[in-house]
Amino acid sequence: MAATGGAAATSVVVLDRGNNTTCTINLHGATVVSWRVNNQEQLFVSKLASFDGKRSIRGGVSFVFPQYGAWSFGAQHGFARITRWNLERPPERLHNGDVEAIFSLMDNEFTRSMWNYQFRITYRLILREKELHFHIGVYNPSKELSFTFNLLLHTYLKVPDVRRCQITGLHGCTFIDKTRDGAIYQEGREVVAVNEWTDRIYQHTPQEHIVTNVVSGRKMRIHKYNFPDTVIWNPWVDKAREITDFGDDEFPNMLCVEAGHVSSPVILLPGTAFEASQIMQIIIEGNVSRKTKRNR
Ligand SMILES: O=P(O)(O)OC[C@H]1O[C@H](O)[C@H](O)[C@@H](O)[C@@H]1O
Repeated sequence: MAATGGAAATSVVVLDRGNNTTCTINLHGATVVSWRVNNQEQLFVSKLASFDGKRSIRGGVSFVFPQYGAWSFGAQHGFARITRWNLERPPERLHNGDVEAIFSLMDNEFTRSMWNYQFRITYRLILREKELHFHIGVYNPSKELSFTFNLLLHTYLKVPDVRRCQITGLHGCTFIDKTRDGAIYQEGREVVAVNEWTDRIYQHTPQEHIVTNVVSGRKMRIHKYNFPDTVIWNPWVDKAREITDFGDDEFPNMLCVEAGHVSSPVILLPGTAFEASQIMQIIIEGNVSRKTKRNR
């Protein structure tokens, strides 16, 4: 069930649930580079993405830690997405048919060169029939030192046309607009559509968002726990041109909806842990209507 490549830079782990339902994780950044449900890819990865084991992989779900955004001590969005993770527990089939694997990252010379703290992260992924679960634990093993951090699951949804997607759950939320020098506004729209360069940190968002018109015109439910913020990002025409590992024509086919703890830091006291999770679920409306018909 687990496949690991030869070269360090290309090691991948595959969770295989049968029925062409798989999830592929590249140990470089523990980046989820593919989630296929009945052979249908749900995540966007750029055709120009680099898999050289150095820079971050453009697409899928990348793990942003301990910094979101520009960082004076290291690379943008921190080191977790450019560090090789350990496969803590290889893929294992659970009694209900789901498949689980656990990844981990601890401080090492590389991480301490930028951020001199001890830490341990466990990242548990569970592949269900129509769902992908992400469970994160960050532990501070120090006896004296606290640390602060940001955490974000940088999730690129694959979509046929971003202009046709709508995102629920943002109405009334304040947001930091990174396209307008960080000005703060309040969202007045019932559902949010993306029709231009968009880079917003929505704050205190509810636990659930529904995104419409993802692959096959379906809806995707994103359920999050302990992630108070939701970042919505699409580079659109001009910014897409500036990103070297992103095709100029790819922006209509992706939408980033990113659950995170970014507009305020997490403060982790010695000997304590922080937990957060995300569940992505494909909503099959046919099932609902079949049930409704039966009940009539
Ligand atoms: O190019 P990257 O470092 O992967 O960042 C891609 C994007 O990530 C997030 O969505 C940020 O809000 C954006 O400001 C940033 O441009």
